[in-house]
Amino acid sequence: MARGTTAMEVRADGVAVITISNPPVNALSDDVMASLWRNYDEALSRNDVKAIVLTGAKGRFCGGFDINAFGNKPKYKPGVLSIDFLTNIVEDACKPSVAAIDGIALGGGLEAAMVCHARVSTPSAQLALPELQLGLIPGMGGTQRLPRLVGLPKALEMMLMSKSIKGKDAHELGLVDAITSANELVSTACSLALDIVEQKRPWFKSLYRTDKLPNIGEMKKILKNARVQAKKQAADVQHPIVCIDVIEEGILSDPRAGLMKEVISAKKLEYSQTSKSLRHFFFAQRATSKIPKVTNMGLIPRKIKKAAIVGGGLMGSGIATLFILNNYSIVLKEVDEQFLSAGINRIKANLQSFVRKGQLTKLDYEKKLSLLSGVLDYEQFRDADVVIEAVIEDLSLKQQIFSDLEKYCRHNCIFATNTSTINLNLIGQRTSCPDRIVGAHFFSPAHVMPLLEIVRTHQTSPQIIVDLLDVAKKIHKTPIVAGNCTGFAVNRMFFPYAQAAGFLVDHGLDVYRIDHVITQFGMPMGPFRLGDLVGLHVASATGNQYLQSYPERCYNSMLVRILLEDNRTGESSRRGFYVYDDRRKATPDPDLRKYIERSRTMAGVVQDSKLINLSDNDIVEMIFFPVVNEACRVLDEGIALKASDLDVASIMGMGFPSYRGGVMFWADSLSSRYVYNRLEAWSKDYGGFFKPCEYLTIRARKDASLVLEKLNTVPLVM
Ligand SMILES: C[C@H](O)CC(=O)SCCNC(=O)CCNC(=O)[C@H](O)C(C)(C)COP(=O)(O)OP(=O)(O)OC[C@H]1O[C@@H](n2cnc3c(N)ncnc32)[C@H](O)[C@@H]1OP(=O)(O)O
Repeated sequence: MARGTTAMEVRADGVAVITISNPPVNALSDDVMASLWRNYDEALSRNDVKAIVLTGAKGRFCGGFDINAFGNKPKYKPGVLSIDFLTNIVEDACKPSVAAIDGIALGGGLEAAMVCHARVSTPSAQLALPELQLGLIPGMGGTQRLPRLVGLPKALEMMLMSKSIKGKDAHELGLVDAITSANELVSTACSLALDIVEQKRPWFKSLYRTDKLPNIGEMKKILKNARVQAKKQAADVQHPIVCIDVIEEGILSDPRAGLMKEVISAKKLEYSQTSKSLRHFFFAQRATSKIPKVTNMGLIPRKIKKAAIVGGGLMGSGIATLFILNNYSIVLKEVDEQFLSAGINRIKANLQSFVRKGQLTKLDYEKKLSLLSGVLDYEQFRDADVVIEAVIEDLSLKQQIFSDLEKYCRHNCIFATNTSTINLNLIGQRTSCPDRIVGAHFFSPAHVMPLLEIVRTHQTSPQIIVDLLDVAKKIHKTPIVAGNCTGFAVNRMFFPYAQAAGFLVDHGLDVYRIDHVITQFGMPMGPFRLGDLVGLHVASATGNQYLQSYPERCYNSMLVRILLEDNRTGESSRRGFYVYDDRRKATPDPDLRKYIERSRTMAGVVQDSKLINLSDNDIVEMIFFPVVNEACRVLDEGIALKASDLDVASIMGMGFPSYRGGVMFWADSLSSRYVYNRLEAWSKDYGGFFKPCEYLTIRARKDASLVLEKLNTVPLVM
């Protein structure tokens, strides 16, 4: 079956309107490109056609090249689409083309639009070259035409940061020639095209414009700076540098040489591990909200208008901020005036940070704040659609809260808890509505972190999951649906990460070297710096939960406890693994040595020369393979539905580098057998913490993939 097509209609005024149609985003598949080429051949040869307008069906111009097609055997040889068709036939044609853009013009979509001789857009259309997010570079002339249309600095910003701009801003920048409403889009584009034919408007070919390009000296300076920034952002990836090199080629030599270099480089990058990983992440993110026996049951999400939050601490106020930012009415409950005003002040401070960054106006701030009411009882909970409990991790307190909620709230109100560890069956034990109890595990700070872990028990109703998935979309969070156990999916992966780091320090490795190596691997910070940030009290409390639930596979370093005894609680007290100045800058502390020595003595380990001499790569593997091992258990137990959910969870919840595709995808790229062999060897030397689990063992024996989707539908572990 053909993947999409284009349709051509020749109007009475002599404009051929070609419409791309490939739902849902009008992606440029091979079939679409072949059809477009046929339409162009016809339009250019017909005497009754004076000009061409290119547009997209159903209010979406084009979401770019079909991402499914990357890595497959290509229908067209490199350069055929970009040079032979788009440049030699469309751009160099004797009839002008105008792009009529509504909705989205992304990647190849924007590149096709830039080949046209003018562009008309709606003010809200979204224009971008986001290829770098997929480990690619623009491959249909974007690296050459965008700098010529918007100038080099803006083009670099848009490409290197995959930043999109709105139609109205594109107009100011000169990327778009006219702005109009969706209703008048095609007619305006047709008039503009005829104006070009009649020489009332200039006939621009983007590829040969030079008016916005800097001189060579300035260009070199700008590109040098861009290279430094790109290396700083991710030292391990190549494609941003390749993108800059390709842009430079076009400006230094000539744009056709640039086009050729772009085609060759883009093709190479398509097969890189980085691009495979990022493309996997793209689809994995979209797959998290497809839940068998839930989202395929025809259930319609209910309208959630009012949310009530119990607890205005760090999490509760972050969640309230998030909902307010997304225009939900919020009731925040605290136990007394003092706690309530502290919670409200936190929300105000959160909102003010958006004002400071220019993301909210003062008026917006006031409007958002008016959505919040602070209360000391449950009266205003009566018409809430969802309640999110965000109090301290105290089971009897939570049980009391849910029992009270049942008395006050509507019979169909969703009862969500933000617990990161406690079994939901226990939390809901004193209610008679286990079907309405669900976990909504946000990550701190809730208004910033992109993930929402939705936890269900075997009794949680599918309707509640559908409702929460819809809320997640509206508050711009990527959801993953997990089963009920200590730590759920994300924290289950976090614990071995922290414990492996503690193990290595007890066995002689340096805290700061480990943090450095892990940061070089691509994590935003190392495990010890993260411990300081989260707070060592929290790290210790959650670590204990894990110890109680999974004692057979824990490494219990005393180091955090020893630091806490000396009131080194982390960043908040300015002393933890690091010491901190007024601006929260972390500096290694030579004094740490004495705490480490105590921890080593208590662990009773003699320093192991094999471990002290570990390479950076060994450190990475000794820290992350236990994470992979636990992720395999989480999958095998049905806590996660699919391996790709764990990839998304590790990237968005832990900060695992997206260009490695997530923990499972990364492990798979090394092979299950390799991961197993290393863990098995370490478990012989150092015990059960490293012991490969059954799932990994079986996959390794068969040399099978870890990420080959194993879809667990039932049962979830309760
Ligand atoms: C040669 C060129 O230089 C190379 C390129 O063009 S590379 C491609 C560049 N384009 C992109 O990166 C755009 C990627 N897409 C997006 O950012 C977003 O999907 C979007 C803004 C277009 C739409 O977002 P939204 O409305 O939230 O819907 P979203 O769920 O993301 O996508 C809808 C469906 O379209 C699919 N899709 C989106 N863009 C696609 C693309 N370019 N190719 C193939 N499928 C695509 C998604 O996988 C999803 O499929 P599903 O329903 O089966 O899960």
